[in-house]
Amino acid sequence: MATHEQLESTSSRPVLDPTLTMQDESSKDVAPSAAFKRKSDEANITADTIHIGTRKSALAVIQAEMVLAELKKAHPETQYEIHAMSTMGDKNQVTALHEFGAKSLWTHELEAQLLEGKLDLIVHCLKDMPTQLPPKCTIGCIMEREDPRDCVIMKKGLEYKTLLELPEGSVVGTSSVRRSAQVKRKYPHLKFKDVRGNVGTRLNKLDAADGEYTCLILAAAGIIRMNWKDRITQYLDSKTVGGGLLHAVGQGALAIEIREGDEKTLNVLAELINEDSTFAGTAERSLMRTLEGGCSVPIGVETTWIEKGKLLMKAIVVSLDGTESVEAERLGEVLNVRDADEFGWELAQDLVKKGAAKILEAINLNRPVIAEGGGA
Ligand SMILES: NCc1[nH]cc(CCC(=O)O)c1CC(=O)O
Repeated sequence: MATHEQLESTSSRPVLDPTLTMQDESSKDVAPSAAFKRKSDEANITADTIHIGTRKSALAVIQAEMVLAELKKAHPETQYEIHAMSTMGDKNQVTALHEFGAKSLWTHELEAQLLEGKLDLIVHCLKDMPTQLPPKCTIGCIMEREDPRDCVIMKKGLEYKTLLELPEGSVVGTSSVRRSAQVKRKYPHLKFKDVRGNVGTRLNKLDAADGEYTCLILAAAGIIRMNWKDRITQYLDSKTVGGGLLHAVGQGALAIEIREGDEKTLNVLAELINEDSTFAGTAERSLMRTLEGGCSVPIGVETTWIEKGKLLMKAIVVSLDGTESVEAERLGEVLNVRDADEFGWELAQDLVKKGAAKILEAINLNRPVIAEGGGA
């Protein structure tokens, strides 16, 4: 159970039926005009203060500050204020994420303030956003993507760099079934152990003298934004030898959530929109939404722009123990958000035809499942 929508209804929704047409609501994930705003649309921006909401973790605050700096560059006449809030998820780090189930616990309080008008926008990692946003909320902007790959960080003092070098029984820290299930397939000699908390907390747990982890697998984007890039010892994408791990949907991209129909804020965001990231992010989210993956199913993706407007997307669905998997890829023209939505949906259908439904159904029957882990 991952999204608001899923919580309300959908256990019996026949989304895995390949004969179904694309769901209508999927096309409004990103505000329709968001990808097409141009500078000339800025005419009615006033000098009011823009209130920026974020979670309170160090990474979340850095990300909000990055957004503020970009906004200031685009609109120096406007005032900006960052409001950092502890969310339910932050306050309850002890309870396993899958006991809460809902990914929304990282965003719910912030969204309430957005809808009340106390905030004008919320800065998120796209990866942490449910594929169905609450009513009246929408994505106003997806920014240029940071490195979307997963990476390995070794415990301080160890001389290993890659997973292949690790001795039998070494312990990989990750709370993501997407990561553990994919890595298990390639490296059956490794052990996996949950690791919780913000990125900084996880690194401290890794380096602790009495620590139990040999290495961690994390998103490179968060590590780079925290200025810890020199701790990365291996990248785990499909193009790197020894990698072979497809990343999470939306990984590496920042997204800005706004109130639906808030043209003023949408205009302020115009310069921050990155078209390639928006289309790739939309396609990835459409795939995930079609498979009803939420954050609780091991779905990996990798999108590459072969040339402008030509997208290659690989995707994998893995069983929780890593023993079964279905892979598919698609190359096609993506020139707008609508194309992107359809592209993701089509690739999801390919996965279903190859047997992904069986893996997903087995996972759904055995809920609750461990979430990707919303604690950036
Ligand atoms: N799971 C939490 C989370 N959400 C976003 C990021 C990284 C930054 C990003 O993807 O933009 C992380 C940390 C991680 O997975 O290592």
